[in-house]
Amino acid sequence: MAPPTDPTDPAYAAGLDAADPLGPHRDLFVGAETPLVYFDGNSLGRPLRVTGERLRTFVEEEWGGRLIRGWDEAWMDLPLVVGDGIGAACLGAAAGQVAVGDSTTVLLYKALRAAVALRPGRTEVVLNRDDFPTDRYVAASVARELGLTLRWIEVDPAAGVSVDDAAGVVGERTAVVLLSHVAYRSAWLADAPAITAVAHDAGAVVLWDLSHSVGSVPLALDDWGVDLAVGCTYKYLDGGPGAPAFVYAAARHHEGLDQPVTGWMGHADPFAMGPDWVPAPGIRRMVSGTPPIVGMLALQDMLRLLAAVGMPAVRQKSVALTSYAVDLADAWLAPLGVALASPRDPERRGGHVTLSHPRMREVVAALWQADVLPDYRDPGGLRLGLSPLSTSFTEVRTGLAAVRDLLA
Ligand SMILES: Cc1ncc(COP(=O)(O)O)c(C=O)c1O
Ligand SMILES: Nc1c(O)cccc1C(=O)C[C@H](N)C(=O)O
Repeated sequence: MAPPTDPTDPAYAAGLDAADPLGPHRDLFVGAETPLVYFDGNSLGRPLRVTGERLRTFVEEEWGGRLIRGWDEAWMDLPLVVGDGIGAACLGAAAGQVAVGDSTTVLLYKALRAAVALRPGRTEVVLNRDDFPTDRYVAASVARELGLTLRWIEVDPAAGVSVDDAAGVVGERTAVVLLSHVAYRSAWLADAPAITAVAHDAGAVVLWDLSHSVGSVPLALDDWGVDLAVGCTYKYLDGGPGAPAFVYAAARHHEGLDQPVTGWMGHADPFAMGPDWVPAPGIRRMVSGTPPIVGMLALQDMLRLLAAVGMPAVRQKSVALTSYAVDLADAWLAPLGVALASPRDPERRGGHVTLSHPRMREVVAALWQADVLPDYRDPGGLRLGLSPLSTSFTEVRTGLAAVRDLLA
């Protein structure tokens, strides 16, 4: 029998699942066996089953058994060890350039201050009016503190910052270009290497927010010449609610890296308890206080899985999932007045898809009642976050059929 060609046919989704080399990984995640449809992996990823055992062993053996000795034996180095793991598995970053700790918001503040300090005398920070609120709010307070001007790039909310948009505002006064690699609303995938080059040509540095790309889109920060970057670990890295963020700073900047939260854990010799702050060598100076060890446990399981699968395969699955969601939206939802608020070109699209309709707020509320969990983002956007290793094509079809039924 010929394989089904209609994307709305359940057999079509089943065929995609059967042919998917990453399909079996879904069973590694807690909850994969339930009928719940999860479209929020770009906000809070599912836990891996092995993480339960890791947490139990940690309490009984490491925390309970080693007690304070744990700091010397392993925990002091964990922000950099896990940072190297993120760098190798996901960022294209050589060792010694990534540290884990704090929230994304706090690391963004520290990284932005450090970035501005790399360009003394320059007075502007360039950013996107439509970027995630925390980025805009932090930039506004850094601007207030340092007397800088924010230079906004205005974009179509269904798209994002193009290379030309960036080139149009970056200039000789620009200290830092702060942008999201994948836009939280539209999923627009910025051309990071080209925009980084635009910033560098103008003598500025770049600070990328990788929250929606890390673990979903392959990154090559070293090759792209990126200066600084931050990102979340509770989305596609499945680190769990409130898992700490990471910061990347290129080794060439370490010597003069001047971040403002100069805590004892970023000191060259924390237990000397000396009178003044002396920065630790390398990326360690970005650490401020006691590292959140428990918060880094789940993340390590996902990093191991991502390293084994490889980011190119993850991206391939991600593109297949988002493309399938777009096909179903075209077939079922466009006739009901739903518009695609994400790029149609998969080359310019990250790991989620946003579909807009004036009634989406109530539709999303009803979906949650039915155990279909996307999220809602103004204006009128239903956001499908399709975590590549834990989402199936059948799940995408089931969820979008529910959207169709609610709108019809
Ligand atoms: C682009 C982006 N930056 C930052 C954050 C979050 O920062 P925090 O972890 O500090 O809440 C998010 C999501 O919450 C985000 O989507
Ligand atoms: N960090 C979140 C939280 O603490 C509660 C609810 C949602 C979130 C999110 O991650 C939101 C997400 N960054 C977004 O892109 O909308």
